[in-house]
Amino acid sequence: MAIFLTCRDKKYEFYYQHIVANLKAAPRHLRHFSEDSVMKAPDSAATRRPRNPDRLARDKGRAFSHVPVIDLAAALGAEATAESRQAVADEIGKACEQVGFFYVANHGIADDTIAAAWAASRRFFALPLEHKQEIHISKLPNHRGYLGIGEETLDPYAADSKEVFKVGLELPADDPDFQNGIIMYGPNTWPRDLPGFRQDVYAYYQQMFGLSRELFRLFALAIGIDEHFFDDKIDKPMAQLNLIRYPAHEGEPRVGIGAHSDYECLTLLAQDDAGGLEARNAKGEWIAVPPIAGTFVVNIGDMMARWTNNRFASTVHRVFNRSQRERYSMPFFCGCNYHTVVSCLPNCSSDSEPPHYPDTVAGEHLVGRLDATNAHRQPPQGSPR
Ligand SMILES: O=C(O)CCC(=O)C(=O)O
Ligand SMILES: [Fe+2]
Repeated sequence: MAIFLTCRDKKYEFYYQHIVANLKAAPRHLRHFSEDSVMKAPDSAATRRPRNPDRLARDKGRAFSHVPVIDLAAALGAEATAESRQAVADEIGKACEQVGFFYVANHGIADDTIAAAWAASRRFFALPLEHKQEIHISKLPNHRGYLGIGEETLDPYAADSKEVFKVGLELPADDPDFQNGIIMYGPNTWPRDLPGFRQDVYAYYQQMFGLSRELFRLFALAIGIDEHFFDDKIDKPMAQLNLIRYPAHEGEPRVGIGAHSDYECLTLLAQDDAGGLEARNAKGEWIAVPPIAGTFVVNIGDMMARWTNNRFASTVHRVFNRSQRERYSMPFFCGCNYHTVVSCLPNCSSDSEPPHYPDTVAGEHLVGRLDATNAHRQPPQGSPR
């Protein structure tokens, strides 16, 4: 722990102190909300602007009315050629520019791997609360583990009604970045007494990362830069898999996850058949992103919007669980390496569209966003912020 704290960034001094305080007195600091204590939020609450500095010019002109399905067979299959890959990349580019969301079909991830991850998620959330709290996120220095209902608030006007288990890139405790206090790296924490859970969940994580790497290559082709431009910028990715459970609510639907855009480069989402995911278009309309069997939903995150100077859209979305039963989902958020400097890419600026964002160290930006939205990373009441 001492080594972990030696080289910390001054900017986050306060948070490190807070994390240390949490580690010393974790049970006292845990905030738990029962499934019914989460406030019912009127629909309008989830349509107000989220507190996100990345919003800038992002919503301009994207009046989409549906989310396209893109078949990856011609890009990833055995028959793929340079021409067929470029054609798929162009379709992806169009979806990223006009919607910021698309589905991928024929993605090559085995059904068994996906089914095993779903089963693992259900087994985990069925554990008693005390058991899940043993691996609460506040007990680790590096943003992994369990987060209870109401502890993450993506829209400041309505607490999320969901519980989450977070898994990151598995790195040893002597990883130099982890030793230097970079919270996106280091070892994961795993629940006890769930045989096979770790293997099934991490196998899924690795498959999601493999598919993300392919998507980054297609993004590069779509942008018109070297296909391998991103390869060495995602070889130690700030990538997290969230297993999420949204409880069932009778009567009026509640905000499952408030209106937000994702922070990383891309998100690869598996959702069960309950529905409730919605993406907001430029007119402010919420467009359903319903489950489609055999596909994943892909959406662009803020970091890619920055990289492409908003050419790719990081579209605001939310979940309202209207199904009256519980809902499960598994988003995989793929960011680039912590130390990557994200700077406006070629073909993404012009005289009329000069770079909107200063060059940014990807990890500093991402950690800043996590600090703003996670209860366990908030300063205690009355502290300077
Ligand atoms: O559960 C879902 O369908 C979406 C989750 C999501 O948007 C997120 O975790 O950022
Ligand atoms: Fe999201």
